[in-house]
Amino acid sequence: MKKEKLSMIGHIQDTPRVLQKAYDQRETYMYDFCQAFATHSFRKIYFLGSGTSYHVAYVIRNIFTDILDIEGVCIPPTIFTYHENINPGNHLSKEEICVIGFSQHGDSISTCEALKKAHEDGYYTIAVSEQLDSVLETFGDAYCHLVCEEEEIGPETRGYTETIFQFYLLAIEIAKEKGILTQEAYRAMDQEAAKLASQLSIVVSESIDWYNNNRSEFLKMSKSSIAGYGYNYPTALEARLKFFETYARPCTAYEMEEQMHGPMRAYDQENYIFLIASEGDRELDRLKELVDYYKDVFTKHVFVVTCEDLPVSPRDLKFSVRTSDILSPIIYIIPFQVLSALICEDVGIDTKNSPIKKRYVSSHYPSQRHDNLSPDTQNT
Ligand SMILES: N[C@@H]1[C@@H](O)[C@H](O)[C@@H](COP(=O)(O)O)O[C@@H]1O
Repeated sequence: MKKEKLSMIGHIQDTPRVLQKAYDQRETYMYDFCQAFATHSFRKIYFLGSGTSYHVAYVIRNIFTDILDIEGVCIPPTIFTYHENINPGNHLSKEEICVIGFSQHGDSISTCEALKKAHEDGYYTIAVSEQLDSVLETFGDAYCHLVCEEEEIGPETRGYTETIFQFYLLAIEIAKEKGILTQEAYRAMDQEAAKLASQLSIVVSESIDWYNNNRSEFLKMSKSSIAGYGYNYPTALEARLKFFETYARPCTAYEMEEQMHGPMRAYDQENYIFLIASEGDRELDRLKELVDYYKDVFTKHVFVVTCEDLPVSPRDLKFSVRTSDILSPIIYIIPFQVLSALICEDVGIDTKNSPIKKRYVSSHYPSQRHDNLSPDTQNT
């Protein structure tokens, strides 16, 4: 008998376990990646991935740029392959440029083609995947294994969160080795990660409570938008992807200020607006102003998600725990993953199975797992 797949909410509830595992078992994945940085003086790093892995790459680009003081670039892999001027003016040597490809399954065509090109052009490449012996791995000068464990269903959640956590640990380790972080600063950042891993289950259960408290209102939602800023702009992008990938109702994502530039004609009382109120001086003040404005002019359905000290309404989610701004994407994605999972359960959308029947054109190389092996599937 076929084993029952873990549900989407099951993966989200299982995330704290794999974070703890990433923290406890770092020696299983750290060595090769840290060696690559110990033996090279990278000055520019490309972070590439598609779908959820694009947003993973975006968050990790921000973490590496801040902690390691390097130039970081995150663009879609296919732009990298066909359009990017990787080294304008040849100011850097090839050894100073590193290209990292993230793909949980290791077989997204876009990411594999980009890493292949980087490899053939002589840049240093690192492949990152959960699946071992993947196509992606063949194009990496180095390899880093993700310890998120294989996700059993299409919409990726546990792997998104774990990858960000794992690469934060890698960034602080490299920064310590290179003398960018003092021992003391390293210990503080490491402790922040340990605290987050131990408290993430609180974030999951508070997100579930938030969903249940607003359930009847959420069930009337036909269109929505999600906005964030700073470290949580990619969180808004990933939240949109997850929500659209599952619930399938129109959803947009914006950098918070960008949301004031264009979509207003499309907004009315039917719109649900989600705002991620993460750490930020002027941005947080601006958010408070926008919440009042949106409620006054467009819709009562405004939901704020925050760890910050700001006045909240019954529609909002205020976490009882918090973390550093740099680690906060790990917290702020959870309510949107939970919303996607539970609203689908409530309206009868099966997130365990893909609605796509014809797979003769696919974003992944053919495999049993992606069910895109045979051209016959075009007739099913
Ligand atoms: N629908 C899925 C996405 O959820 C996933 O993020 C993407 C990348 O997958 P991978 O991380 O394996 O490269 O593939 C598909 O498009």
